[in-house]
Amino acid sequence: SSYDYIIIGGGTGGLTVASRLAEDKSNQVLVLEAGPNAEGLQEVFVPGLIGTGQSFTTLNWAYRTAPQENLNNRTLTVNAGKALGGSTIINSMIFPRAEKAQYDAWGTLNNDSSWTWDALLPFFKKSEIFTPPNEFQRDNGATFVRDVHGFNESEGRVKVGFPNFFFPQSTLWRQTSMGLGFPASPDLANGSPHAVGVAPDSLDAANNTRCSAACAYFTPFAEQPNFTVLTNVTVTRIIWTASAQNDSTLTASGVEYIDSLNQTSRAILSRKGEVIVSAGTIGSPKILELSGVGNSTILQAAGISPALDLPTVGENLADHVHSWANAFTNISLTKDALLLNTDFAQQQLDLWFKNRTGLYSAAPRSLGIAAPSDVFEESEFNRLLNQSEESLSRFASEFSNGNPQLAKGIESQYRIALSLYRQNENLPLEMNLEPGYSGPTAFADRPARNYTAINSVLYSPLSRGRTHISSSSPLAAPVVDPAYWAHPLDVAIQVAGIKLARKMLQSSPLSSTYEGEFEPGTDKETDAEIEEWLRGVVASDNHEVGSLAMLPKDMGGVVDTELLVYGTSNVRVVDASVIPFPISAHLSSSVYMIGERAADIIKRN
Ligand SMILES: Cc1cc2nc3c(=O)[nH]c(=O)nc-3n(C[C@H](O)[C@H](O)[C@H](O)COP(=O)(O)OP(=O)(O)OC[C@H]3O[C@@H](n4cnc5c(N)ncnc54)[C@H](O)[C@@H]3O)c2cc1C
Repeated sequence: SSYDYIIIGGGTGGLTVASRLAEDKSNQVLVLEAGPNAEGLQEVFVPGLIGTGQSFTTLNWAYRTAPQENLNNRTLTVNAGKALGGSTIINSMIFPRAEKAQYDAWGTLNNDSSWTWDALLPFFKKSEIFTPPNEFQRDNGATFVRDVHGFNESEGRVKVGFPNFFFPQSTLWRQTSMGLGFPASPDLANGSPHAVGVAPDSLDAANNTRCSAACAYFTPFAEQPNFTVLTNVTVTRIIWTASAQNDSTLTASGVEYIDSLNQTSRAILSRKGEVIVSAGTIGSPKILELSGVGNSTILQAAGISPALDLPTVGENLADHVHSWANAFTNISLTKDALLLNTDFAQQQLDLWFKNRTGLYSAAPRSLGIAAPSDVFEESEFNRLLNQSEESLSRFASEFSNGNPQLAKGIESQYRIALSLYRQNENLPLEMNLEPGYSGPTAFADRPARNYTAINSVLYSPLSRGRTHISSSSPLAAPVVDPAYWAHPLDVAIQVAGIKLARKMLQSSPLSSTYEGEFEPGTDKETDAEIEEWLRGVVASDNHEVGSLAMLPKDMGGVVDTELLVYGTSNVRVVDASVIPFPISAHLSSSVYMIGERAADIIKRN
């Protein structure tokens, strides 16, 4: 049998586009996913068990980075889900959107108004079924703007809502942030996230369970005969038509994959068929490179015969960077309480199973998205921006791995980012309240106490790295080098983020709960001391983008605005890798939007 659409990777983008294409019953759609169906695991469906147990170990690619020269040569972990639903089975379910100006910048960079906030909002709305906050949730700070959400029960897919439990320190922190000048958010998904508020979650509010991409786009359609989903199979390469080597345009005829017994099989495309690569920002460039598409020098060094020289495959990689300030707190109702008292933890889990309440019913996220004016004195930020402008071409060239077209593309990204910064519209940091310890020190190595953490996440980094294969073996891990902190503006902003987190912990009313700082620690006073500490601890925020960027070809792009890989006739990319530069938001809602948009483009074609 042959398929009209073969989707590599049953994750966030992949299941979205696959499921929508299968709505046309004349299409035969095949999804090939490396991991299992994990929807039945309680670490997946219970909101408060995020980041625990099997879901976070065996169902995680846990990519390791190359030693990061700006971070004391540390090797960091970049998490990514390996199961049906992809990263949405292990993510924190926070479901905001980035700012309007950043989506508009995708359109500007690509000279295409169909990739702007106004044009994309219908696809954001189409992807979701939003449950407005109930009275209890509203009393705890949840707000929403009706116009920006989707409510269509038959069309929408991802269930979005608010949790059944709120930690008391979250409310205190939001009040503190407003006292420090943050506006109150009417809705963190409305395209103006410079504010503080309670973010919606990808959560089924009716029964308080996670709604992953599998819950949204697969489970309701699992029995549909034209929608075939194979789990525990790893795609090893795309197969090209025989004439491919001689043509100027490559055409895929199918894909090759291996199962858990290492047996190799092929899936064949129909004559009108397409391959859709949705293996994630690290996984998708790996598939293209294993298939001979990429920088010929890198491919040959890895033992792969080039089929198409597309030198920017795997380049332009960027990621958000996570840091923390932790204080001891006099509040006893924290996530630490679950670790400190296992009987209490069991009671709370029983409570969740009984009536969907208690600490495990929370995916707690009060977010404050900072503008430069919240973080810096104006003169200080202008000085940093002037320096960045003066060195713009130098860094763009340095990060482009010798590719002048990509240097041009990165330079254009920088010009937009810096100009938005000057207007206070690029949002450099997410601050969020964690009702418990969040940081680099293991449970056994820290004082057995209750903590309040302020996470501070670098949201608009200028550093760019790369990910490439170094072996022809499809099972070998790629070399992942996000080049964290390679740009000095990233360093300055992350240091400022810690100072803002500290200020929040010690400002009223949150200060009433403050019992002294644990990390970074009061001995880290100066910027240089904070920077030094951060170099030893910052982590990936698992929001990597850009490795197969949607950009014009002469700006180093890999896909066009129809998500088609340059130089191929029937291979598209539908996942976070096409996002050209890091945006100021958690990514899943934007990846669902890309999946919806991709299905629309393909159906129109
Ligand atoms: C720990 C963590 C926390 C996060 N928290 C949030 C959050 O709170 N809110 C938010 O919005 N976003 C969050 N994110 C980010 C967000 O979930 C991801 O950016 C987004 O889901 C990525 O979608 P994707 O389609 O690009 O890739 P994925 O959803 O990761 O899908 C890729 C899929 O391809 C499969 N695959 C890879 N290689 C192959 C192969 N060779 N053959 C077959 N299959 C393959 C993978 O197993 C996976 O299922 C988080 C991510 C992580 C990892």
